[in-house]
Amino acid sequence: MFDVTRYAVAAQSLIDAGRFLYANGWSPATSSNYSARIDAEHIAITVSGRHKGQLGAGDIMVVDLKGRPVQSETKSSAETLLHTVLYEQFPETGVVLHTHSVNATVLSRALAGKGKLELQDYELQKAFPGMTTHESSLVVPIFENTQDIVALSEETRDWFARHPEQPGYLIRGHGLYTWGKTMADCLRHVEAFEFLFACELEMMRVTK
Ligand SMILES: CSC[C@@H](O)[C@@H](O)C(=O)COP(=O)(O)O
Ligand SMILES: [Zn+2]
Repeated sequence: MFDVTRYAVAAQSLIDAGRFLYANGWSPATSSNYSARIDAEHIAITVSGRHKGQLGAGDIMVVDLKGRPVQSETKSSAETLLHTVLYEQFPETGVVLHTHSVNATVLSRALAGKGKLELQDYELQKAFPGMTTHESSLVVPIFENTQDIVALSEETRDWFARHPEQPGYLIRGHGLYTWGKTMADCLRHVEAFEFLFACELEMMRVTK
């Protein structure tokens, strides 16, 4: 079982994150899903289909690291397995945020035929762990979108087993997944990615 106080703290952090992410236009129209670790075997995660700018206590539930509901009749996010894979793969991960911004959606489509976005020469790359200079290269994989979340979760598991240092990925025409030790870390990653996506799109516009 899980500790109820730890659950309440995790749930409130997801509710607050939803308000912030929705207000920035990064989680429109019930899109997105968020989770926070409760302990080694449990995470708090958003219930499927809920409006992320208006989350309340009843919109957060608990699943184990296999994605199975714990003490809940509601259905967890349709993309629950994309979260649990990350908690299993990276034991230090405390929070996973998935967003659906315009820039993440457009950029992932604009890079047609490329399975990755390469970021270099941006000072803001240093918002990510292990990035100490703009000269480093940050490779963000772009997975093809699919409704087969089991298959996509396996694909991401394989990729991150081979590339453990990466802080996020894109799904084409869909959105961003990023994670961090704490909610503050993970929100910083969302903001940094959004800034970098906007820069990349603007670079494409002015240099074409
Ligand atoms: C509103 S369409 C977006 C969904 O298909 C999905 O990609 C998403 O992010 C939210 O799904 P959810 O099941 O609410 O977690
Ligand atoms: Zn989504």
